[in-house]
Amino acid sequence: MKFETKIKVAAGAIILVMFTVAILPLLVKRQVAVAITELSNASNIERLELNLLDLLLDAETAQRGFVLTGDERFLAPYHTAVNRIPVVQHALRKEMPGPAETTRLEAIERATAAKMLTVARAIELRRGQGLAPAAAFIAGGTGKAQMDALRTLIDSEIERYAARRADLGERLQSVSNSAANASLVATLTNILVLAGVLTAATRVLRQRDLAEHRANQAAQETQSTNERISRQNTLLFRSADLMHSLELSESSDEAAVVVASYLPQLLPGLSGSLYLYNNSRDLLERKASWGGAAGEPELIEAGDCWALRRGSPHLVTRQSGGLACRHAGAGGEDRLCLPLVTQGDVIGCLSATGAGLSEGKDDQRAWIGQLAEQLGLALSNVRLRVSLRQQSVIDPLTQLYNRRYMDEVLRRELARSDRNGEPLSLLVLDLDHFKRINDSYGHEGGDAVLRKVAQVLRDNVRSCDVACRMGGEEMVVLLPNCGIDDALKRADALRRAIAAGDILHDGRRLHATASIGVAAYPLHARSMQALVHAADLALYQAKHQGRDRVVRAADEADAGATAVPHGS
Ligand SMILES: Nc1nc2c(ncn2[C@@H]2O[C@H](COP(=O)(O)OP(=O)(O)OP(=O)(O)O)[C@@H](O)[C@H]2O)c(=O)[nH]1
Repeated sequence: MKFETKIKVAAGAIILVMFTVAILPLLVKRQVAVAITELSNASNIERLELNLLDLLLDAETAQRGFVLTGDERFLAPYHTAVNRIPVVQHALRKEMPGPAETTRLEAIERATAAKMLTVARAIELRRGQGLAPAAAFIAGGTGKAQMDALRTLIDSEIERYAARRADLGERLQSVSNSAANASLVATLTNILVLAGVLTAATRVLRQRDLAEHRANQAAQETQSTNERISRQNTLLFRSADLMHSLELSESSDEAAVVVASYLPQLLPGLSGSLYLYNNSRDLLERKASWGGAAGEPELIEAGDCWALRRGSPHLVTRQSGGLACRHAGAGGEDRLCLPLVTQGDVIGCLSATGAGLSEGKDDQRAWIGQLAEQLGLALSNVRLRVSLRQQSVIDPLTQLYNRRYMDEVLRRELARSDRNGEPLSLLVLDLDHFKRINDSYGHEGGDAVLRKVAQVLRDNVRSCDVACRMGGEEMVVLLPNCGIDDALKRADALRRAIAAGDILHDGRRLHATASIGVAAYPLHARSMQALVHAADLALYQAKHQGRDRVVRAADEADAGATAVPHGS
């Protein structure tokens, strides 16, 4: 049976019992009222019958006194009895509860009438005939016999009514006891039913509380799981975004900037650094740091980090201890170092610190491990791409950029110049009589000269300048944000540095000079091709004028070029 049904049944039982208890006093009251009426009736009858007996006795006494004395005054009680007896009898008739009692009363009435006739006869005899006949009549015993019979009748009636009263008293007592017992049983039943209902209700409420508590717990767990999944999804989206940005990175340095900007969001609450091997692979350079780890060492050796030594993640916590890496500060904070490995090759290390690494944070540590794995792969791809690109744009002999790269950069820089309104200059440089060098010292000698001149160019240009080998012994230097005057000065400085340089080859000292044509944008040309052409023309002029010199391109209005005097 369901709990609700049980409660309804119990409530019905309680209502029934309480209804019984409520109407019980009414039933008892009715029974008591009946009993009391009967009691009062019996008492009245008893009293009236005693009254009747008294009246008869008074009448008899009055008769005797009159007979003995002849004094009428003795007859006063007799007259009273004559008057009162009908009244009492009438009252008795009214009190008779049933036909049996009425029949018995009629017997008493007949006996009373007979007795009163006897008394009246004796009085009459005394009045008419004197004492002797009256005394003889009395002595005849009729009156006495009648009186005895009446007494017996009335006594037996009184006894019967006394018994009836006793009976009614017992009945009253019994009704009262039954009522008390019924009330007690009803109350106890109510108490038991209520106790049962309360126990069941308490149990059900406890079960409901427990079920509610479990439901709340389950809801909380679901909510925290949802939040965790949502956080993980956010992290996964961000990490995918990071990987995409890394795919678009054009250099390791740019990749490092990208990593540094993403890691605070990907590893919230932690700080740390990203170390990558330098080109010579003897040191690791700090390429990025986040979350206040800017004070960490710029350079570390592989031996400074246990993760790099072992080739696997290394965790040190305050709780469980562990070997601290040498590159870690003296703060003694929790630290996790992870080697960045790709295809078995260690390319660097990710070192993170913070409370999020302590015991019980397995998820966090697993996430960092996953991130380090992806970072290793992505950074290795960046390096690979950079290297491939380098190979495609670098001239293998001189390590200068090639013509392809120059075209690309020149287009970009001209656009920037247009945007910024800054001038841009181009130097076209050609070694003088290079054929002779080849002829005199062999092709290797010529190559050594080319390498040396390339080195001079690299050493003497700004980091924003771009030096390229256009082919053969012709080289170009692009000077962004540089006007014609500065360009001419720097061209001449280059020329002098080339001329001053000694080139040792095969134990012999080689010497080379260069001619340089200089043009500026937008002063000498309004397009890329026109600018190169203007610088080429200036170079041609330099060759024509005797070589080892710098010639400025002619302004657009002029057709020729202007030689720059030596030493200018
Ligand atoms: N060693 C070497 N020589 C090269 C290379 N590329 C081109 N050359 C040579 O460079 C020489 C260029 O000679 P030319 O174009 O006649 O000019 P030049 O001798 O420098 O004379 P001017 O330019 O007029 O001063 C040729 O002999 C080419 O074979 C190279 O990669 N290495």
